[in-house]
Amino acid sequence: MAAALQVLPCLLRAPSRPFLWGPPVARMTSGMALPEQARQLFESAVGAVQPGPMLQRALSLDPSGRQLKVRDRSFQLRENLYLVGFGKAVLGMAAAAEELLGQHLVQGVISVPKGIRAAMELAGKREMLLKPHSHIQVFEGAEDNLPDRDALRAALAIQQLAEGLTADDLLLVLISGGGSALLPAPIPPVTLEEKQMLTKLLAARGATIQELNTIRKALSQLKGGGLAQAAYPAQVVSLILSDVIGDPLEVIASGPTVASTHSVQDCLHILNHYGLRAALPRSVKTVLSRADSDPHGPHTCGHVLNVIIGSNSLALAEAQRQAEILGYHAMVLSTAMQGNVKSVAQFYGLLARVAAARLTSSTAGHSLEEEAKLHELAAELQLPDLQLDEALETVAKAKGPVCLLAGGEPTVQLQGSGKGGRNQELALLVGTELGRQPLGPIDVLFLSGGTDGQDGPTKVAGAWVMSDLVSQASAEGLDIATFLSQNDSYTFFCRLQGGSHLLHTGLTGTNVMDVHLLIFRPQ
Ligand SMILES: Nc1ncnc2c1ncn2[C@@H]1O[C@H](COP(=O)(O)OP(=O)(O)OP(=O)(O)O)[C@@H](O)[C@H]1O
Ligand SMILES: O=C(O)[C@H](O)CO
Repeated sequence: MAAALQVLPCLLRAPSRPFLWGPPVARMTSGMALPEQARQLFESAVGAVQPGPMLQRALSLDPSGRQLKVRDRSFQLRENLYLVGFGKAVLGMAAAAEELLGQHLVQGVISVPKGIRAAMELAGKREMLLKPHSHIQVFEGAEDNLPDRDALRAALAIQQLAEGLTADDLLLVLISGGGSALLPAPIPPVTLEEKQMLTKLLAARGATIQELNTIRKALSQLKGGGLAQAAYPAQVVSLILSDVIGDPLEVIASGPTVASTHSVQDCLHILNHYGLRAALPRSVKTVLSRADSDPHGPHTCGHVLNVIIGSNSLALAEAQRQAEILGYHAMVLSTAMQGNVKSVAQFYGLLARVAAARLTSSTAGHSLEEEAKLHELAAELQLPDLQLDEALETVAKAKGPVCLLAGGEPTVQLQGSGKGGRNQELALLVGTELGRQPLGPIDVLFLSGGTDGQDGPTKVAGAWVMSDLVSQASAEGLDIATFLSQNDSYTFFCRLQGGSHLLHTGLTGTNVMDVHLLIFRPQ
């Protein structure tokens, strides 16, 4: 990915004025432009959650080569090991598993995003590719993260493999985010198209991933414990790379090896809330009306070991470490950023104003009311692990460059028919907030990027902005409000300064939600 993350020469700025700074600045990479550093930090976050190393930490063979060790559990190997997988990070996970398991692996099937093998080859990431005569069959599908015919074929092959297993067999299940779209197996009479449409409508109306996956589970043969049930009586070990806040097993990729605890009432409540109940296809109503009498009940998952092997916090920890090496006072604000992008952007905008004032020890552009409003907004967003007071304290004490990091997945309520993603829309909204009032003698940058490298149905991971965004846009005749009203953030950033604010990573082969960086560097 390093090669793909380029910095355009036009972005290079004059080095920051050293006399304002204490010791950390002496360590700062001299002359490195702020956007370049931000990209580097994003790249380090993504680099820390590459699937291979995470899988290798969770899985090993004992010295005799006869036992598979998963954390503190052991499983007998005797030509009985099978593998299935689905998700954006699963190709690399499968490659690492194949390397480790060698001839023990009898057969495997994985469902991975369209184009992922070509992207990995292009990026020279050979460690993410399977061997030439692999026992693992690969299906590529779910372009733009929507379930399609190719993903359906993959799901059927996975189901077939699982259903053919016996009590002597061991099934290794590799799961990562994006797994829901890559494992569609609608319960008849629901069709793939109906499921696709419902998922799209829910997402467009701002449904959370918990809500979305509650519905997906109710309509799927393999989600919500269905895959575990299909594999029974084989033993099942699931290795899961989390892309959901709090790492809830039943939500990640819609919990195919976790018993579903949701009832049909939960589904109806969600469908009501988003105004979709009245227009439900007859097939969906039929399946929902049967749902409670046929749950993939808790008793069906006793043969399963579910293990989380990595998450967003690993990515943030590495970016924090790198920021410190670059000379920043760095801290993780939250690993659970969620809520509507508009509120999240308002939060970051206010935080930037309050922090900038504390950093420059000025009161310009910042009032006690703003600080109170910031706390109010934080409370409204209900971020369980938010370190707001600690962050403000860090900023007040820093007297130098500060990098605040966060992870999570805000939601967008689509109104227009433009092209964009939640990261680009968030960056655009934060850029607007940063332009509301002068922030004093300080450079402020906000970056938002999806660690999978694909923000919504676009080919970029996200975007970065600074406090001069609004003036830059108007100098180029771009009306931000118009782009926002159309959810057209991608088009906006393509046009702004020749697209130089976009994060081009290509598919990264991993997926642990989004990374946000809010960076302050006094001039
Ligand atoms: N034009 C747009 N502007 C802003 N956001 C959009 C736009 N089009 C789609 N989105 C948002 O993109 C989201 C889907 O993004 P993406 O495909 O990156 O999914 P994801 O959540 O990262 O996937 P997964 O979690 O399954 O890996 C949806 O929630 C949708 O609201
Ligand atoms: O696939 C999914 O359901 C989402 O990425 C959450 O894991």
